[in-house]
Amino acid sequence: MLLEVKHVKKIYQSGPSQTIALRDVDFSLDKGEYVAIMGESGSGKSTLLNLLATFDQASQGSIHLAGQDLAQIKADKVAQFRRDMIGFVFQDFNVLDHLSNRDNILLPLVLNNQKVAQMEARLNELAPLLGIEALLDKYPYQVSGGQRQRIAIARALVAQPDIVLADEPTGALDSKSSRQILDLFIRLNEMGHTLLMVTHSSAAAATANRVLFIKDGIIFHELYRGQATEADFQDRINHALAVLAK
Ligand SMILES: Nc1ncnc2c1ncn2[C@@H]1O[C@H](COP(=O)(O)OP(=O)(O)OP(=O)(O)O)[C@@H](O)[C@H]1O
Repeated sequence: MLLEVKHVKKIYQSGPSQTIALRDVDFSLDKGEYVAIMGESGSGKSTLLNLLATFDQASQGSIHLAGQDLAQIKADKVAQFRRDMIGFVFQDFNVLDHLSNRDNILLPLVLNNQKVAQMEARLNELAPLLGIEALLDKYPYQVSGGQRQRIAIARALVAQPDIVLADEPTGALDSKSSRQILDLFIRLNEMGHTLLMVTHSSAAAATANRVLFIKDGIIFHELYRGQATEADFQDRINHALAVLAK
């Protein structure tokens, strides 16, 4: 078991008012899975992702990643744990415009004090896989949104994390670029990467092997793709979303 989320509750307290963002979230993920999380706005998806990402702590319950209880990581070790274990892909790419695409990708390794030769070797593995060889010397503002997302995915993978967390990775892309990113996710998963993606898009979720549906802070439904085609799985997801909206 790579990720184990047990009875997680998250309460935001601001002054006298409380918001229960997560009531009782319980699920686990094995290494090599590709899972999508869907739910309406305000259902708690970002809150959950923030907890998994070690950006915030659960109010109750526990989260273990690769056997490590996230609540037990010392404050001065959290950033290093995050860099080692987790890759992030965001809707708005979060790349730094004043760094070249190459330097954006290598940033996590620079922070880890890796040797230049090792960094170049890693880049040479990733660039052809992501189709970004010709983009490395350019800057993020000189490439398209879809290309920028591929740079961000390279950065997420460069330190060989145990899990990649993606928050609406196709949310800012047109349909063609979205499809390319989703095909890339499928490929990365086939290569053994563990992916957890939050998305509003049933087309995106249908590329995963399992979909968790979150509503009012609990996971109330789960679909496995099994042997279904992507199109059939998307139909099942849309049906579940329609039921969820009632
Ligand atoms: N920092 C915060 N302080 C107080 N309440 C918060 C905070 N962040 C989120 N919430 C509340 O917690 C609940 C869950 O929010 P969350 O952002 O996790 O939902 P979401 O499913 O990610 O929504 P969206 O799809 O719109 O991003 C909402 O009621 C939200 O208003």
